[in-house]
Amino acid sequence: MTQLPFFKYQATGNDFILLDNTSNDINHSVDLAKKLCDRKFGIGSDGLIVIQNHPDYDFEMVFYNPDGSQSLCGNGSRCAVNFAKKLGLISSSTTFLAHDGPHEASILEDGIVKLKMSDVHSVREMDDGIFIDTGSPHLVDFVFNHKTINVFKEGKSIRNNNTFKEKGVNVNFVEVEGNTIHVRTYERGVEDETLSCGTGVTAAALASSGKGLKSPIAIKTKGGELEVAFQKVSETEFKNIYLIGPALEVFTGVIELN
Ligand SMILES: N[C@@H](CCC[C@H](N)C(=O)O)C(=O)O
Repeated sequence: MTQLPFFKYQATGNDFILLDNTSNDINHSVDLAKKLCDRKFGIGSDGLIVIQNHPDYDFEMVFYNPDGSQSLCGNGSRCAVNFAKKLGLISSSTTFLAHDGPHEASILEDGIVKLKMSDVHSVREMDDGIFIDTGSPHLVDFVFNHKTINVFKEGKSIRNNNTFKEKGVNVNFVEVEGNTIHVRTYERGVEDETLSCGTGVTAAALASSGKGLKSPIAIKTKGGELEVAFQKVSETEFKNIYLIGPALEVFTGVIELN
């Protein structure tokens, strides 16, 4: 039996298991992610994040979905930044490596993390909505009824249709209210609705600029409030994109592995 210490974080209700692998002694894998993220037989979370040293950056964040697939996680990145501070790897600002490349971030007051996202160079109108890759692939579907929509059923059906079947897609249902948007997301890799998705609300905010909303855009999710700020270069190009919101430690523990 091996004893594995873990840390549980949440960022607007998107919850993650964080592991400190700076000593390089954790053999992380698809199987470990599946085991730990399982809500019945494991710790339970929307993803596993492993923090490790990197020669060129303050740290590297390796993210796994509960099914073991990998991508960028916006909310998870904000948790990783606060965790890196706890581990003494950074003070209040950092550049770290994630799945889609390097990211800058800073910790504001009360644990709020401001994360710089990669520039976006393409926005595609598709049959089911607007497609934007914000480090993870997202479809944005504008609706008039975010409260009553069946996110699991509708999201799963779009995620599994022929266009997206191979790689999958995250599906965001977005309702505009002034300069605020309400966002509910079906997440690929979790294969369910999560309380919030960072790359999803970012895609939703950028798509909303096409409806006249101005940066910064306030976001309401089931798990809490976020803000997305950006510079719009053209209808399909955005830079200086920031995702801002809370990321908090919830509990720590030790799990035994065979
Ligand atoms: N919850 C995340 C997104 C995680 C990745 C996504 N499920 C995918 O595989 O595309 C976020 O906060 O961005």
